[in-house]
Amino acid sequence: MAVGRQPNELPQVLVLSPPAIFTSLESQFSIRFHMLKPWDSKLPLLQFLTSYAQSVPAMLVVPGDRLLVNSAILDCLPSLKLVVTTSAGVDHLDVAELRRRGVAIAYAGNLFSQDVADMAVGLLIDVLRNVSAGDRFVRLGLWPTQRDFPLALKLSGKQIGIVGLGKIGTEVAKRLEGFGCRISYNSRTKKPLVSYSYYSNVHELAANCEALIICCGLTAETRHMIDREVMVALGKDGVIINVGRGAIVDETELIRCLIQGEIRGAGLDVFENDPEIPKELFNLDNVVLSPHVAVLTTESMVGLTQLALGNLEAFFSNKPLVSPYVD
Ligand SMILES: O=CC(=O)O
Repeated sequence: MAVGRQPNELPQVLVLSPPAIFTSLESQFSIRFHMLKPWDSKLPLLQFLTSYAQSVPAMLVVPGDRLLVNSAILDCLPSLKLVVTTSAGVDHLDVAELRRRGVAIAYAGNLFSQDVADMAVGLLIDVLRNVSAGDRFVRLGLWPTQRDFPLALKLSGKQIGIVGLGKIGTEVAKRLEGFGCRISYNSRTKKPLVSYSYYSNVHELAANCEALIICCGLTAETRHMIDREVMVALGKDGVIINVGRGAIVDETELIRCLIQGEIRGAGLDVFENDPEIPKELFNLDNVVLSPHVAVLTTESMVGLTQLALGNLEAFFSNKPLVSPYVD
């Protein structure tokens, strides 16, 4: 606890988070801030905020369980000046509304880029080389009697399309260059200093590559951007890896294309309604499923705690935020 200060004298920070997720971070925050935790009260969220959070200047958001910071919540927080989210994606925040109200935003910035890129490459190798499918085959005791385990596809030399060449996409590209892959990308704008082939249209990108790796954020423009046409353009041997957000891909069409063999496979860390997953996916051997954990490593969690604390401390000392979110 800050020297000589009682919990009620510490700067107030409201936490919006599923309780279980925040618990692992709690001790580090509670010694510096008076954390207001709505789940400790029996009141419904909005009533809790109206009753106890009128003068709260800062909010920590640990996303999960489809939490949305929208006008209804913000209307209950007239003194709010800062939102610190522990994520790199900000699709759970109404960014335009926060800007309109003059509330600053801090986020995870570049902190997770390497971990997410590692995971994207891991999923790609898994799908192409049947790693998880092979594991199931061995564990189920099928190896001695069934010798027709399907042939894999090679990664080295593949033409890879990266959707969103931001911090994560760039890390993915760097790793895949090491495998001798040829990289092309789609982004809102062409990157002047990048030599990879640029496609302004994701459909054309898909038509010219063998695997698509989705690394962009979810916005109104990117929702369902990977639609049936894009999947068909990718082709029967094509693979989709998604480490961005589930809703960037039209999940119903993805499942249809996977079942009908219109694409070869998918590696998915994110889903349209995580943590709910369409049950059709469970029966597909050409899909690798991961529970939205690409950012979660022991190392990244240490960094994340420091970053979130650093942003809150900077705010309460009138210093510039460590990792402000810039659109
Ligand atoms: O998905 C995780 C994040 O956006 O940090």
